Amino acid sequence: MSESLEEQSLITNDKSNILLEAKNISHSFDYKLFENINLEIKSKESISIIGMSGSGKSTFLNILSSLLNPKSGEILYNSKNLYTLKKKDLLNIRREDFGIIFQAHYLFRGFSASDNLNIATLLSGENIDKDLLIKLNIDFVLNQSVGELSGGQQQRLSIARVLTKKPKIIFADEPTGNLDKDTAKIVMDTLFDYIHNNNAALVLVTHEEDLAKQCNHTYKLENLQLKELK
Ligand SMILES: Nc1ncnc2c1ncn2[C@@H]1O[C@H](COP(=O)(O)OP(=O)(O)OP(=O)(O)O)[C@@H](O)[C@H]1O
Repeated sequence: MSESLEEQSLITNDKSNILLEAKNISHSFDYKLFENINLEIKSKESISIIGMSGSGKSTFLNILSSLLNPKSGEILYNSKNLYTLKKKDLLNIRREDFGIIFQAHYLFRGFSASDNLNIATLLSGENIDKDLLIKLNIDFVLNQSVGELSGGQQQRLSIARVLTKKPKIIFADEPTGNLDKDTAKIVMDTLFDYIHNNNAALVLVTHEEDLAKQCNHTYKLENLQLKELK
């Protein structure tokens, strides 16, 4: 059944399911990276950010994911301004609601793969999802220590750990960077399935335009601005 124009506009303007909102974000290091950027991310939605090396994609992701206070502007999570929250409240959001998948995996290296996953289950109260590990093809490395795993296995273990935590938003910086094409597809399908099944959202930074275009919205960071590619 087709929706009337009025219904369509109500859906488009519906702000009730906005999880994260960037308002007038500007940042610079040695040079200006971006200026007055606005962005909304809704639950069940995936967005991707592409742009030239050095354009500031990772910096913007750090700002969105509570890790870097921007020079100006606000990041609202469930309408709360992240950077004016009490430190304890910010840490709770980061620990419980945000799933951060960065190139450095932040795994506990002296520990086994299963120890690393058990830490996430303590936070979520969930059990380790065996099917997820099988899907990511790391179910057989559980007893090995992190240092013995290949770069790609560590990457998938860190993704499994993040998903085990059951985050509301996943921030992923080049999550398939170390992986062959088939494994990269498995990882992306896993992330898309996760957000769909858990009413979560995904913010993806990538160099790969084909991958970026699999998201609901694709943005390019260029000339200090974030422009949606249609
Ligand atoms: N903590 C920092 N201190 C100073 N300069 C920084 C810092 N973090 C990033 N930069 C600089 O900001 C610029 C943008 O870096 P950023 O990593 O955000 O770009 P990017 O678009 O993600 O690049 P790439 O695609 O190569 O990963 C770079 O010139 C980088 O050197």
